[in-house]
Amino acid sequence: MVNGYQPAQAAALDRDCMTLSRHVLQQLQSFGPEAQDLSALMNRIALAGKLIARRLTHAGLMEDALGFTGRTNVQGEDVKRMDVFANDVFISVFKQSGLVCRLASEEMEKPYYIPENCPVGRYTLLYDPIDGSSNVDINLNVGSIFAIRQQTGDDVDQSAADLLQDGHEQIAAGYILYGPSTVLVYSMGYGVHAFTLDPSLGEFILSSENIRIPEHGPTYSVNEGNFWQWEDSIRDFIRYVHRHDGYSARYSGALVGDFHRILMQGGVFLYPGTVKKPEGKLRLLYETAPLAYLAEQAGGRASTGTQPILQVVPDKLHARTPLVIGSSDDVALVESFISERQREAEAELAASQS
Ligand SMILES: O=C(COP(=O)(O)O)[C@@H](O)[C@H](O)[C@H](O)COP(=O)(O)O
Ligand SMILES: [Mg+2]
Ligand SMILES: [Mg+2]
Repeated sequence: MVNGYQPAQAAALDRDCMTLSRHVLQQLQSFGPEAQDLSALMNRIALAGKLIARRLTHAGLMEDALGFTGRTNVQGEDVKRMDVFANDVFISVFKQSGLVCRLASEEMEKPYYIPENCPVGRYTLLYDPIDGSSNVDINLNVGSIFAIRQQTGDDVDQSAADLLQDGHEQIAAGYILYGPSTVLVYSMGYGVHAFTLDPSLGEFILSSENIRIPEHGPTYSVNEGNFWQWEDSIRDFIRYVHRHDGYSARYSGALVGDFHRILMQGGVFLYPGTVKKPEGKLRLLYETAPLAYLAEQAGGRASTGTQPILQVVPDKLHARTPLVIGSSDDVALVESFISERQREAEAELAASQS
């Protein structure tokens, strides 16, 4: 018995007290101003997650929550009402917060500036407000992806050129998965941790600490509908898994959901380039780089197929990269098929020139 409580009660209380903001301070081992800012920043992201989760929960009962807006975004994709709502939620929670100077999102051609925050909070939030939008109208899992970067320079011309740096510049990254429960996963460079939203408390409570991706897992996750648009090397890999025992295909149509499975259970997610889109579909700054940061923090890997995602320097805000992410052995296996085909192509070229 501890202070009048039974051990089980004390353990449950301890668990319920490990909120996200407390965890961030514990991770940074500081109560200094920077740690307080990052803790508050994560708390605002969590608030955005709660607001989006609440709307998703009731969306089917609301007049104007589901469906398309009739507009296309900077990527040329049809925008859904939930994309707009979630994009605006992130902006609202950071207005007058003193925490974030700029927000850059999939849904906005240019960053959204909050100059009144800049003297204090020189951070930029990069985010994909709703990932897996095609799932929204059919009540399947979707997510939000985020990364935090420190602003370098004053960005006086509002070109956001300082954001065009590699993924090692991220100081935190994570996602919120809106599934049967709402789960927030984040890393600040000290491992990967998951928090589950307890609706009765309205708080994200620590549910898995120091998550490690198994070195190999059974899942391969890819849209095989693109089979004939891929390079031969990707088809080689898919044929390999078809011919070997122990693999299962899992693909939910939302990167966050598919990555979450792989983070917890191992395996590999691929979104390779296609003939139509050689760089693939996924955007670096607010999709592939944040998830790569998490994968590496959890002992896994993330690659374009030929280069670590975290080394890729984007040439523009909405730049895309191919993605191979997950268990280290499985990512290496995909890379080996790619390098094999490259060697063959180089040998053929050399032979034709000799
Ligand atoms: O890029 C994604 C969606 O992002 P978005 O909803 O546009 O933020 C991914 O979640 C993909 O939608 C997902 O991997 C499925 O892609 P497809 O196989 O349908 O192309
Ligand atoms: Mg997305
Ligand atoms: Mg999106």
